Amino acid sequence: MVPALIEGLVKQGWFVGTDMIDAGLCQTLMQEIQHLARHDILDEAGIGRGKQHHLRKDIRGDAIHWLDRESEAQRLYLEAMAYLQRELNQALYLGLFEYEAHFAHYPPGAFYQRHLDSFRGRANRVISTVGYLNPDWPSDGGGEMVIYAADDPARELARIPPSAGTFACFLSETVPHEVLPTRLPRASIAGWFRRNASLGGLVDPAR
Ligand SMILES: O=C(O)CCC(=O)C(=O)O
Ligand SMILES: [Fe+2]
Repeated sequence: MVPALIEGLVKQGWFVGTDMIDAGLCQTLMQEIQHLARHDILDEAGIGRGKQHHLRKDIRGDAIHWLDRESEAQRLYLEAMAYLQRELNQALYLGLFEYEAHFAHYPPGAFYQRHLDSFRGRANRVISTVGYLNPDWPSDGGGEMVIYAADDPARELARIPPSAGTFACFLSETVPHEVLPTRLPRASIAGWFRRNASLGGLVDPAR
């Protein structure tokens, strides 16, 4: 699994695999996000970080909750990501030092317009990850993540249904991607491996 992931990142800047996350773990994480959604504990997602953070439902329509190791399932997911971080650092000398991740819940009709997860020069988010939690996602469910070519953001390279167990990762600074409008409630965990980025005394705010 990990060698294929590393090869995908090196050769094309992205990787997608199905059955990458344990089915029982997916189920437990799905129950957690459903609980958060039902009890209105999720936060509306915005764009920008720090003081520039603001809501833009015309750009993204998900609601989020940052993982904080409050459950065994979250700890297991974060441990798997810590393992991946070590493997990536060993193979690619990326100097990744931190991982941040949030549950994301897209209600029917929600989408996330084409974007990059990190801006060049800010050197904050290096590799993006998305783990999908939705069992039995139907072919007409919508909500696919579309990956576009780095050198031609109009050229579609992959369309990924958000099916439980599927795991995607890509270079945060260069790979444009989008979440198409979903027809059904859609659950995922979006996360980012970060480099230590305090540039010219400017502290890079997490999140
Ligand atoms: O959920 C997905 O498929 C991708 C989400 C995304 O692009 C993001 O949260 O930055
Ligand atoms: Fe993204």
